[in-house]
Amino acid sequence: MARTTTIELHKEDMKFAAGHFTIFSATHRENMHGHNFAVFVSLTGEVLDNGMLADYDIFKRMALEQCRAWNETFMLPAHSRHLQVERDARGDVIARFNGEELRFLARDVTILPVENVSLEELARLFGENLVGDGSLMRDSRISRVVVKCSSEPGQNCSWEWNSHG
Ligand SMILES: Nc1nc2c(c(=O)[nH]1)N=C([C@H](O)[C@H](O)COP(=O)(O)OP(=O)(O)OP(=O)(O)O)CN2
Repeated sequence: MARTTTIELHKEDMKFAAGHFTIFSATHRENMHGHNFAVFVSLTGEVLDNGMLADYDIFKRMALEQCRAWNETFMLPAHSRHLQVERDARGDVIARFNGEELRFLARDVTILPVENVSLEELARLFGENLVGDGSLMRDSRISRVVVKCSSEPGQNCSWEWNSHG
């Protein structure tokens, strides 16, 4: 009977400071604001005869790289039904919401393939970017991945992947 274990990664530097606003309807959104988001990743899998799950260092580095990519930026959703996002000739971004026009310099904004910049969607996108097609996880005998994203201590959302789909 294979022995399983769960490794939990939530190092101090698994975080990113980012701006956003949550959109609640075609006419209601938050004002722009930011958070120091924190990320928690757990990996569940088979303990091998060397007493280890796979070397978690690769996954820690991937998570830290994703945090760095999302650090110090303003996040906009590419797939919101209520927000139109386009780039001008210089690559700067114009976002339109309920008659408002919001402008961002290209250097300050990250457009994410999400419906809303919510904890749910950030946890999902972070997890999907980490797991990819699942081949590295399966090769590492990792059967379950959980990613939690928090906007502040005590407020988070989680996403889960299982190797059996
Ligand atoms: N299902 C979701 N609901 C809400 C989300 C979300 O991501 N998913 N996000 C928000 C706000 O963006 C978020 O709550 C703002 O955080 P904060 O500045 O902490 O504002 P709060 O009012 O939540 O802070 P308190 O200090 O707890 O008053 C809203 N809903």
